[in-house]
Amino acid sequence: MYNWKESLMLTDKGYKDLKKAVAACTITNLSLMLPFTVTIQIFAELLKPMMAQEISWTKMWFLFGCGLISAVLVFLASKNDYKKTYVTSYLEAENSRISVAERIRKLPMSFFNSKDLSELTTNIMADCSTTEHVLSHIIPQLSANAISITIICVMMALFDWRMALSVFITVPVALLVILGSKKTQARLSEKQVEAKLKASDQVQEYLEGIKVIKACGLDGSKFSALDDALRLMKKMAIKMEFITGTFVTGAQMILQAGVGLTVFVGTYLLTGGSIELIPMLMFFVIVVRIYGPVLVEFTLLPELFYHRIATKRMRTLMAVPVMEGEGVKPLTHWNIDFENVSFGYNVDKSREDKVIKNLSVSIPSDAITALVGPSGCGKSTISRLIARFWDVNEGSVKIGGIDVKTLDPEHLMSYMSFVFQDVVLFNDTVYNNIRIGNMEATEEQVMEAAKAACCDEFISALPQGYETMLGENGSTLSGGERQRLSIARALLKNAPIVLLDEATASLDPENEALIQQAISRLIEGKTVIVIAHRLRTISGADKIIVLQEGRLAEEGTHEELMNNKGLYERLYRIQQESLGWSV
Ligand SMILES: Nc1ncnc2c1ncn2[C@@H]1O[C@H](COP(=O)(O)OP(=O)(O)OP(=O)(O)O)[C@@H](O)[C@H]1O
Repeated sequence: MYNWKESLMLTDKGYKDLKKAVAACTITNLSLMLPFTVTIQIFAELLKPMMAQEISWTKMWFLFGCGLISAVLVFLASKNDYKKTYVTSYLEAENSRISVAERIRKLPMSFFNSKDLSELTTNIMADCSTTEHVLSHIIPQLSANAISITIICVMMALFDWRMALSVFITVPVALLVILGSKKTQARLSEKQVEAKLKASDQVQEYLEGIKVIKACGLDGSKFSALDDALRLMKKMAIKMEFITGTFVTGAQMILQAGVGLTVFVGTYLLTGGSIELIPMLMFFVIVVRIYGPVLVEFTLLPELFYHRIATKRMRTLMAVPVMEGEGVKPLTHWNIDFENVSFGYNVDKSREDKVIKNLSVSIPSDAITALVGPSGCGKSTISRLIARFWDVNEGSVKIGGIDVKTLDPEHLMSYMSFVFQDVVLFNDTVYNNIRIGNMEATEEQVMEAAKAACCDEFISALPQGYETMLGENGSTLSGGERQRLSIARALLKNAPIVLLDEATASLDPENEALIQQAISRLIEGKTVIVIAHRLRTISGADKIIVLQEGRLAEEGTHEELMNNKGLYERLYRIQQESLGWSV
């Protein structure tokens, strides 16, 4: 039997709710037959004078009463059906959005390397919306229609099988046309989804690069990639509508031929004396009434085919293995050891693509260790491996003697604070942006962290102080202010390991002094790993690790490395010389 639960990626509750929704819709459909049956009875009563009989007004009043009761029943059934289908389907879609987002949070960074943001947004929003639509508007109605049509068909066949056959004979033929188009529609749906993704990708790139586009004098029409993507999306949408429309209209025409067939068979049987006028008229009315839901079925089926494409993508996403590890193993020592570590971002490729090559190095606890080396030598990669954003290909990274691969990434993260150059702020209040560092922190602790990170002054100058909304990614703040907010966040987290990446690279002297002050408070008594380009800023570090092309070039203190006269000394000398330059 077809597994709807698996196919629609439903939870147990969602599947139960879907079954209830189908039952509720079927009851509504069947209840809709009540007023219809009453109408036929009234119709038959009104036609009595034609057959030299008298209208029974007692019966007529009784029928009016039945009509009223059936209207109330239809209302109650529809209300129940509304609750069972719409409310529960929106709840289920919410659950599936949350579970997709949860899954994404736990995926390894290698997954994000091969996916772009718009595809993930589509996964979370559009694919879940499609599920929502299918659960609320398609499957319950489709199943209920199929059940009620079958029941009506059987009842009619018991009454007069010849007429029932003439009403329903066109249904399977028309259905075959729709099912025959399934492959074509699936192929087109896939292409349409691709075109939509490409277009949203391009729109995103266009918006993100709007400054460059303006600076280079490119307007929308000159930005040809966006133009092409939008044109392709339009073309695919028209093609999809046209092809779907052709099949659906074809099926509808075949179905409607059933009306003519029923009239022909009915008249033939009437003239032959094998059916009476009233039952024949009843079949004529039914044929018109019954084709409505069948036509709806034909338009809903292609949407169901499209949904299969959407869940296929979500299924692929949900099948990607998450990073696992123990969540309870407590870390008590903070020395970090790289043991014969080799790592490349593209796992399938050959050794030549390795970014870190057979690296063995120790980072002492409760000390400041600087990672230096030419651009692209792998400094940031090392910090990503410590935080287990990626897993090493060979060797191991150990913290306090425990391999990070055995630790649950979220548990590991609780021991680390990050201050990156590209600070990420959320479209929320200043207060909440700091509190992200520690959601359990009291108001007092948040304020204290802000003060220690030298944020207090600029926050009090904001229109609503701590309650000021920051706009998307804190666009209303300067680079230095954003950086200090991220330090406040890290201070609040108070994690034993601090990773600083280029924290003061692009700031003016005043901002840099404030940030240095904030950082010195942050790193007090912590195990600190600093990635710095300006060697002057890390000359006081307890240990300096010099990397070259993913290998350890040398290590030691500033003085030791200067005496070595190796790569560090050369880089330092070049930087000192460049300080003397002026524009
Ligand atoms: N997400 C990624 N996917 C693929 N390759 C990457 C990725 N991130 C970095 N790399 C590559 O890995 C190498 C090391 O990058 P990394 O950022 O670690 O260097 P870095 O020493 O920090 O450089 P910089 O000082 O310029 O920031 C580079 O060749 C870079 O192109």
